[in-house]
Amino acid sequence: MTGSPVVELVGAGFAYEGGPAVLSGVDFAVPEGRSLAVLGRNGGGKTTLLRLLSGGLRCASGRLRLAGEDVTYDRRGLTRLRTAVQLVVQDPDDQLFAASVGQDVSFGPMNLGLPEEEVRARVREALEALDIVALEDRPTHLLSYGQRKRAAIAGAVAMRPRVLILDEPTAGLDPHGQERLLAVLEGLRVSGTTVVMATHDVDLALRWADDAAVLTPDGVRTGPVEELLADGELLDAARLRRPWAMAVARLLRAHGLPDPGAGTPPGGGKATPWGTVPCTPEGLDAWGADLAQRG
Ligand SMILES: Nc1ncnc2c1ncn2[C@@H]1O[C@H](COP(=O)(O)OP(=O)(O)OP(=O)(O)O)[C@@H](O)[C@H]1O
Repeated sequence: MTGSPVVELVGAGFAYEGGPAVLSGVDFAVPEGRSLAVLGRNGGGKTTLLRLLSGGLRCASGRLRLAGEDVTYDRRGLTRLRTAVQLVVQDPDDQLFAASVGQDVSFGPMNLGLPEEEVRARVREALEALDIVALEDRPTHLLSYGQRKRAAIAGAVAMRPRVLILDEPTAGLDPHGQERLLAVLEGLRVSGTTVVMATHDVDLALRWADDAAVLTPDGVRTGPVEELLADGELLDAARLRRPWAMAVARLLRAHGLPDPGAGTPPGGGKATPWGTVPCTPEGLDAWGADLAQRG
């Protein structure tokens, strides 16, 4: 992986009270400016890892580092961490608590003691980024699930974090909602935010991420997403299936069938051991059409 680490765990271990170790001896770095997908089985420790990175949980052993400095868990250290790293939890109802969307999104910046004008500017910017300006005065409990998800993300974006961490942000969204969210995340990345996402969706990870972190009972392996998702043993250990574009490409090659159209598929592709595979719905459609035409 390239880019210097913004936030990293060094030899980190953690167990919930009275329980077995969930993570032990984990070295895990989030490189600046990259998009990183965290993948693993149910109960594999993804949420725990994200909470350790954002300071919601404290390492039982090892260290958390921000921009090369150890994080101290006193008020000053945690404020420094939360200004740089924001976690959006899986269920928006665990995150939203204010009466209206605007109030909720303004909570973080207000808590930083920023001037009112600055708070207003940040709220506006976050609502625009998530395309929910029209919902500013709406009571949060009257929003749809997808709208609540976006309101929760806006609250984190308003903190202008260097690293935005999202725990299964696409879960429960319809395909259109997923596409909109991916577009939002791409916009944030282009504007310089490092984005980390826990997901079970290997196809989404292949398409969206630069890098992947795969959790197995043996530890966490990180690397370029197309490299890790091509490693069958690793996927089995993490109880993940193969991304289907890669599985089809591998089958075609195994049967001596021609690779689908050469070059980069529409909407972008990823170079894998089985050629450049499409990642977007348009790319997959074009790939299928090409194969059908060639019989
Ligand atoms: N608050 C808690 N108290 C005790 N044990 C917990 C708690 N939260 C999680 N665990 C346990 O820690 C382990 C890791 O859970 P975690 O939620 O981090 O996994 P996950 O990979 O995010 O799972 P999923 O994909 O199902 O969301 C599991 O065995 C789980 O039962």
